[in-house]
Amino acid sequence: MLHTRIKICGITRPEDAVHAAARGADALGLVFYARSPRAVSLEQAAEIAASVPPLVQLVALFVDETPEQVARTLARVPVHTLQFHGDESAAYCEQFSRPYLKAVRVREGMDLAAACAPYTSAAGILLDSWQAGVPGGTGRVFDWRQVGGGFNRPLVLAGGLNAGNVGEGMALLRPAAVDVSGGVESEPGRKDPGEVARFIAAVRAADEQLGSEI
Ligand SMILES: O=C(O)c1ccccc1NCC(=O)[C@H](O)[C@H](O)COP(=O)(O)O
Repeated sequence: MLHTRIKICGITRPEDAVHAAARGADALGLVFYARSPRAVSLEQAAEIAASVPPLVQLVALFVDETPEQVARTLARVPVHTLQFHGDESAAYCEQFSRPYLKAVRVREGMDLAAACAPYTSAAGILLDSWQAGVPGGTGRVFDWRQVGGGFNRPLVLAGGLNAGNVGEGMALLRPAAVDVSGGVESEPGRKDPGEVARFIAAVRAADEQLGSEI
């Protein structure tokens, strides 16, 4: 059967991390971008990390951060994967010697292949929605049809996902992973246990359905 990986992003509280992991999330995202309502301090991140069971990946998100600050974060928080949401070059992303996801925000009419081409070293490309001045966590769905059939990179689908639409996105794009933040929240940064459970159940149901179609 398929096993689409699930990342619950924008975790700000240990209890939300523990619940998401218990429900089967494969990865948890911590936002180190001060302008986000989901931003966490190093102290908060270390406390959340200490609450996470083994083998659940921690993902640290940055937006055009200084390498020094990224290094300070990695020295304090046991992060497995990095996620870059700004204009970071491939060389910038590679310097930390960790698996990384490069976020590409999909805009109408863009050359998606060209936008993704430099990041051949990325563990995956996270396709997200574009909104002026908002590097991520928009709560908006982009036009999935813009991702042509020739998209041949490990895909993390993000942007406005929720329990009601994630199955459709999986059927259309067959991503390696799905990523959600706003769609499982009661308010920015506060995950709703019921929504998290419903989202994970919807992904697993889609895995079952799509797996049977192979
Ligand atoms: O979540 C944020 O507030 C955020 C802020 C700045 C950069 C990235 C951010 N989130 C990155 C993610 O991976 C989100 O899960 C992704 O953008 C999807 O968010 P949503 O549309 O709310 O599900």
